[in-house]
Amino acid sequence: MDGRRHSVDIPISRALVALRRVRSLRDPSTNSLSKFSPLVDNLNWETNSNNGITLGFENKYKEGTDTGIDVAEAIYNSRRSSYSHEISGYIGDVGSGPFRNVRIEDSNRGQTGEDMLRGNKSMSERYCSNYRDTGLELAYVMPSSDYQEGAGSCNEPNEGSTQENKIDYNESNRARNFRKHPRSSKAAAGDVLSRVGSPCLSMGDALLGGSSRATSLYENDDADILDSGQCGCGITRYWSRTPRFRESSLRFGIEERPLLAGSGSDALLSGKRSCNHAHNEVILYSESPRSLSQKFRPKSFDELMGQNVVSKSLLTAIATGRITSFYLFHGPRGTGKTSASRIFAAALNCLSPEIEKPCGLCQECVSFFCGRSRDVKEVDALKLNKAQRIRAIIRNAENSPVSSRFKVFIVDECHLLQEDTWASFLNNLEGLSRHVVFIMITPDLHKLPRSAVSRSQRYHFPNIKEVDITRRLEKICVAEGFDFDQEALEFISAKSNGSLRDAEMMLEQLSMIGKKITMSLVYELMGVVSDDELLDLLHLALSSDTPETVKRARELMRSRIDPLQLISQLANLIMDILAGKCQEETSEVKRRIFRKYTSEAEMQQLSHALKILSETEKQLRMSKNQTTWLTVALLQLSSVGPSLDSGESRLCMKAADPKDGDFCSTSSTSESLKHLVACSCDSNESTKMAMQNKQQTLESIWRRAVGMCEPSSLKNFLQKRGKLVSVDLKQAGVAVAELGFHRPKYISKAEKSWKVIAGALQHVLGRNVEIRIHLMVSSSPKDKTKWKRPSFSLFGCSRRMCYGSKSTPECVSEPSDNSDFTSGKAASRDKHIETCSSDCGSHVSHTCCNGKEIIRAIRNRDGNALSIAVTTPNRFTDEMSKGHQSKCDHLRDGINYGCQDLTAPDPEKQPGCFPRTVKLRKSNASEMIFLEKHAENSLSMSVPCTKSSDIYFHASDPVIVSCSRSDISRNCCRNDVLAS
Ligand SMILES: Nc1ncnc2c1ncn2[C@@H]1O[C@H](COP(=O)(O)OP(=O)(O)OP(=O)(O)O)[C@@H](O)[C@H]1O
Ligand SMILES: [Zn+2]
Repeated sequence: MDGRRHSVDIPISRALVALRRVRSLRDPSTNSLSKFSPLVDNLNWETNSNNGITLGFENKYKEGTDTGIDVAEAIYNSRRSSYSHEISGYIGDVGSGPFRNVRIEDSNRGQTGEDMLRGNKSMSERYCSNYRDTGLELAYVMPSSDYQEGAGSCNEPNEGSTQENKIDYNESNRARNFRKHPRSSKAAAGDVLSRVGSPCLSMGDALLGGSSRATSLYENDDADILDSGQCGCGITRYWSRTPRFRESSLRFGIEERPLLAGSGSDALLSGKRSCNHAHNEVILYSESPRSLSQKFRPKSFDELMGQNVVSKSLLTAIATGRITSFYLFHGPRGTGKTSASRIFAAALNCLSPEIEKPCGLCQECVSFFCGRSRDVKEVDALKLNKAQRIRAIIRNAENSPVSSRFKVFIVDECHLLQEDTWASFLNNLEGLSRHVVFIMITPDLHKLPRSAVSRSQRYHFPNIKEVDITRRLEKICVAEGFDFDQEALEFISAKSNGSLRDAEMMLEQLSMIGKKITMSLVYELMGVVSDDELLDLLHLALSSDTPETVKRARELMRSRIDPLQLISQLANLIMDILAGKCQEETSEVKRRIFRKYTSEAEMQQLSHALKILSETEKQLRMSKNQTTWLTVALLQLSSVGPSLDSGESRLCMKAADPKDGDFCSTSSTSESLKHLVACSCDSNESTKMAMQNKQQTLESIWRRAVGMCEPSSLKNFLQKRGKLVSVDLKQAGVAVAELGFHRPKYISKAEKSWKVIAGALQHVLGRNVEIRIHLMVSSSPKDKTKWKRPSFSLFGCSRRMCYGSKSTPECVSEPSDNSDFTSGKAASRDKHIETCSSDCGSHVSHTCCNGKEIIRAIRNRDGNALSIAVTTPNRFTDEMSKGHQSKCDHLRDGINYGCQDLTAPDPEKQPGCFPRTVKLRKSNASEMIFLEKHAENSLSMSVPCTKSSDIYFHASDPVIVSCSRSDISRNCCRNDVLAS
């Protein structure tokens, strides 16, 4: 022996060998095994986080026996008989208590067996005197309540709280730590960790009213290997957050002390009932609740707010004895599923003859709520995923309950169970004995296998009504002594989306900020705008009061309001108005709003505003300059009213001084915006001067954009043949630029280089750009000044480029194909398709409407027909946000959809008219593509929701089609660009 303390990790196998050796201990007097075998038979194996192993003795060795000595002797003797490990033990005061702990540690240092046998010394003496200095391996430790808590004083052994006898193989660190810092060595000692989520603790918490100490009898989570035969149902090893039973606490006759003197939240909230107040010595593990929601977790069905149907149904099941083996609780988060599962578990085993269960008074209830029930287990879904574990659980479920009627297994977040686990579980479900109940909990029912769902008793936990949440918050405020405004609580309820936990957490936060929970505090904390301010802003925005709108928006933004939050609030407000959702509890302010907007025209205006806001919201998520874009969106709200919703409503761009070229290449969004003022092009403003200005502005933009295009052949081509007809700012965050060319072949060329053009325009305008290319009619193509807006377009296409995407003018300076821009040679349709296939992935927009975007519009060979490729994958949003390519493979497959009907006259209309709606024939899909007639020679197209495949179709005959963005809803189609 080198005199040094030397502890090492002992692998489980070694520990088992050690156990065998303990088993082989012989009675020193008789040299027989019999004396120790019962003791060893009651060992519990426990591991802790440090991979130490604890051998815990079951509580069979009661008063009067001298087992502690025996154990110590045994160990001592065993050591003498060539035990390679050194033993250090904590042994309870054998004279005063029946329980003791024996710790065996791997150490090379000898002696101390004798010390261990000096069992009458108090733990404190041993602990403090021997261990501190000498690193004595063997000592008596009186496991007092303090020891259990790790907060103990050495000098006050508490015999009453001695829990169990233990032989613990631990690594040296923990052993040392324990000696030096008993408080911090809880884990090492296999003691209780935080159990705030457990039924026991939460119960204790609530009962203790937060100020007093709660009882927790749980051991640490990490225990993974336990002798399954030793702990009641024998499956403790599989639990996470499983109460590890400490037998001794039963000694205090807790059952005489009601934990729940009755049911009902009032009593609980008042925190009056606490068995532990009067019996502080029993409180082994003090722990204050960490949050209000822990503290006020419901303990009876009465307290479960807003889930009356579930409560009633479960209670009836218990009363009538119709208990099945598999329950599934599902519903949104924070609605009481976990709480209900625990209440149900307690109620199942409650001994009270009353219908209202759990009573909280009977032995079973007391045991459960103190966390000592060995028949109710919460299982970690993830841990259950190991095949042998679920099998072991099922196997062990067959053992009879230790003391209760039912063995209840609660599996929270059961959607995390893997298929195999489900399969094992379901396969064995039929064979489960009648005393076994599984309660699975999930917020995502759709993630579970159908077979599981269909075989369960399902209980849905809906969102909790605002009134119920408010009521609960009131009670908590009263119980906690918070001063509050009723209005503030109502607002919190409204904002918590039916989750009581969210509401409670919000309340808790607020209670920490101010003395009184008021509306202004709520606004401040949440970064939301009050109804009054919101109304004001909406009103200003809708009434075209630009300076005031900008001013107010800035004010709000300055006061910490999150632009996204503001948008969402505005959208909610508008939706409420549109839905006429004026409920009784609606505030007076809201009622005023509802009264204000009643006419059909106003409703239409609001729905347009809603649309703009929804698009802006998407835009904001990607923008760094949210404040600016929000302001722009607000300014647009007024411009889309029903009276303005026509071709005329398009906004034109006006430069402060177009000749200055203020559409400068700074490309900074905000910079450019300074020079852009959106104005309605109503007839009043269409003065000659205004038109001139507009024309000059557009030319200026075009000049600059073209100047940025590469190669020079393209530049020359665009300068000569192209023209910027208009820039439309109507869509939030996106400028729609119309380009005009006077010959189809020019369109074809320009279209091939759309990315370069769009990139350049984007750079100049400082915002996302969607380009639409049209055929122009002019009296003299060479004389650009005489170009005028065509009465119709023969061809149109639409592309969009995202600002800040990779396709900046620089990076797309090379055209995407090798076409010669001046040759005028039209590419074949196949070529177009090919081009499209390679193109479409890279230019897709992040800001498309409802995830739909037409990405390709190509003339066919003769220049008169269209080939339009549409990308409408359902996965659009996800893919686009990741910048992935959209699926274009189908295009290569040559899925063509003939469109013979396009020019066919509508039989129901006058001969010669285009049909109002044309179905495009498609090869495989059931979706229909609708073409709507806009004008004599113009059709717009809209694609209803399609499958996650690309659609490619072409018109076989000369046809005038404006292809534009499309939405799921045909009503949303925005194809007004070409409407003449
Ligand atoms: N119906 C309810 N009645 C009373 N309190 C509730 C209710 N629902 C939630 N709470 C409060 O929210 C806390 C969390 O509830 P619980 O864990 O039961 O919700 P859950 O539905 O299981 O949530 P999750 O799905 O996130 O686990 C509780 O401690 C309680 O304070
Ligand atoms: Zn009971």
